[in-house]
Amino acid sequence: MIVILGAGAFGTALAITLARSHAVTLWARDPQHAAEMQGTRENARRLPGVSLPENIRVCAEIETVETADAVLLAVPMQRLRALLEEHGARLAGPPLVACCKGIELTTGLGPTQIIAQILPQSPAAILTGPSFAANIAKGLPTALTLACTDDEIGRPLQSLLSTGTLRLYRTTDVIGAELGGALKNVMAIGSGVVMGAGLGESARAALMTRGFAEMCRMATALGARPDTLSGLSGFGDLVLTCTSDQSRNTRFGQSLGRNEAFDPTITVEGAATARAVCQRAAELGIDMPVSRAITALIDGELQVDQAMDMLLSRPLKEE
Ligand SMILES: NC(=O)C1=CN([C@@H]2O[C@H](COP(=O)(O)OP(=O)(O)OC[C@H]3O[C@@H](n4cnc5c(N)ncnc54)[C@H](OP(=O)(O)O)[C@@H]3O)[C@@H](O)[C@H]2O)C=CC1
Ligand SMILES: O=C(CO)COP(=O)(O)O
Repeated sequence: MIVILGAGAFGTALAITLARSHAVTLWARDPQHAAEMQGTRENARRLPGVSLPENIRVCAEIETVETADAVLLAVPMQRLRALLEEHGARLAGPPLVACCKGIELTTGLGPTQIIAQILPQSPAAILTGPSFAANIAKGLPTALTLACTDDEIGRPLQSLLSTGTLRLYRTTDVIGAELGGALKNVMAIGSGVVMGAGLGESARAALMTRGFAEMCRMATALGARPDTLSGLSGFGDLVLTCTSDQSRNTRFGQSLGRNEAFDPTITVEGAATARAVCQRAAELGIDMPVSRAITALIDGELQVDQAMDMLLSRPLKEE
């Protein structure tokens, strides 16, 4: 049995694909939302148009999860700590698999580090990589990375969470997998700004490439393996998120580039993570000019033309 905490787009999509071979419990924090989904067999609020198979049980109470094979944590990054602090006592036992992408703004920590702080006895892993919830829910082919420092735990989790259409690759490089997923969202906002402001596809390719260099610089400084950044959780997710209008980070960036408002209820992980990245980079003494420019745009400290001037007037150097 698999328990999924968080009935957003991603939690629901994972529930749908995993329900092909497992009993799944999907937990929503709002009892009315849970009752709606249980009754209509659809998550009309977060993932409309896809039916929930009968073997997904939707609930608003976290009962004991001792018998679960794994608990998936599918809430936005900045909400993970609150979720674990509120419900941690009921989660002890099975492996906890973070399904969120980002860096916590208040601490600079990634999802598995937060799990380790709050529930140090629970094995922790992260599921990340290029995937849109709607694609997974429709059963379209998708490949993700399952990262767990303890391969004895990672191996069975890889089998447990792979389905006929969802293929998981495994790594022990949790830092690399987490940082790839976190940092690519910052670059996706930048890519959206470039396209929204009409700067062209060549500029987007430049931003993605120089952004990828920054991703690698920060991640390797923090102990990641370079090949992890070149894989699904880094390069793969960067490409998907920066080039698709399905991405909420990209759409947020497009609005920024056009000077338009963006619906604040939509999850945009890259916004808080951009600030966290700049703080962390400053502490570590790492040069991250693309991330700095994107953060200044998000915070309204720079306009697009000023950000471009800042990036283009930097001293010329070797690639
Ligand atoms: N959507 C996608 O395509 C993908 C998303 N991800 C990652 O998955 C994570 C979740 O995103 P996604 O599902 O899309 O987000 P959504 O905005 O669709 O949903 C977020 C969910 O989290 C719930 N939630 C928010 N705060 C809390 C809290 N404190 N306690 C419990 N539940 C809470 C929300 O509940 P409520 O509805 O009541 O507000 C909602 O169900 C993100 O880190 C994202 O980067 C990864 C890959 C693909
Ligand atoms: O993480 C994702 C794709 O891999 C989803 O991207 P958005 O959060 O930008 O929609």
